[in-house]
Amino acid sequence: MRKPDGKIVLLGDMNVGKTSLLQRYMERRFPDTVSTVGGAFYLKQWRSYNISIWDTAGREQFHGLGSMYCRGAAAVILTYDVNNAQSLLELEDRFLGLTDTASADCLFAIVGNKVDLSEEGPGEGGQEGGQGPGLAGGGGCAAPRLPKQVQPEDAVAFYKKILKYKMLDEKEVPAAEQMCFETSAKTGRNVDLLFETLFDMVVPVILQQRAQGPPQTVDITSSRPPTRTRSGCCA
Ligand SMILES: Nc1nc2c(ncn2[C@@H]2O[C@H](COP(=O)(O)OP(=O)(O)OP(=O)(O)O)[C@@H](O)[C@H]2O)c(=O)[nH]1
Ligand SMILES: [Mg+2]
Repeated sequence: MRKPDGKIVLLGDMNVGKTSLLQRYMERRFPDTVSTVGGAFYLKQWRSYNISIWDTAGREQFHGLGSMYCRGAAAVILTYDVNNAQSLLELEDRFLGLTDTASADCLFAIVGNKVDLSEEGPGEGGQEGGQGPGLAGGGGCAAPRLPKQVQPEDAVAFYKKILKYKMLDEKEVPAAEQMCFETSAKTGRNVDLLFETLFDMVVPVILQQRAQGPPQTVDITSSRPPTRTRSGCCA
């Protein structure tokens, strides 16, 4: 098996739907899931590149593994549940710091999942901008609707906080509106759009990583003070 050319990592609190999103995209279905233990990855061939997509565990007890999975990542998908405001706050409090090990050019996507639960009208609908089979289990019955707790503007505000944290200039990175998605792993809404937008965006990051050569090792004998990188960690 060829070594992956680039890595994308899904991060977020338990139960937000990371595994379901990945299975919806890779296997075109919405199976029952069990809470992830550790992490797992899929390989996706995109154009002539091999991209690994890593699913991580949101459970607190596996938290320490997150930064290991993020090492060298070309993109990180920070996932929350639109019906659970706390899950967005957790991204800032618990997960953003894990991305310090990602590539200096790492891209960030903010994904609010489970929009089907708060959509108006009967059934899941959800084909707009999406492609999934939809309506699975919807059957025209009016499912109870949850009040949506997180609005797209909240995700955009979080994206801007990330840029600040990473000391990135808004003009040098993709616009917030391009990188914030609302998805449903259940209906498939925006799932292809999310992954395929990211694949296209990570190709230049992969080329950049190749041009820079293999990851640098730290020379601990060097007396030079560490320099601050764009990702906010020491090189
Ligand atoms: N209605 C609805 N339910 C979803 C959606 N995505 C996931 N779920 C459900 O939410 C629960 C958790 O989904 P997972 O994909 O296992 O969540 P996770 O983020 O991988 O959780 P951890 O592995 O514990 O970190 C499961 O019961 C899923 O069926 C969605 O888009 N809509
Ligand atoms: Mg999971």
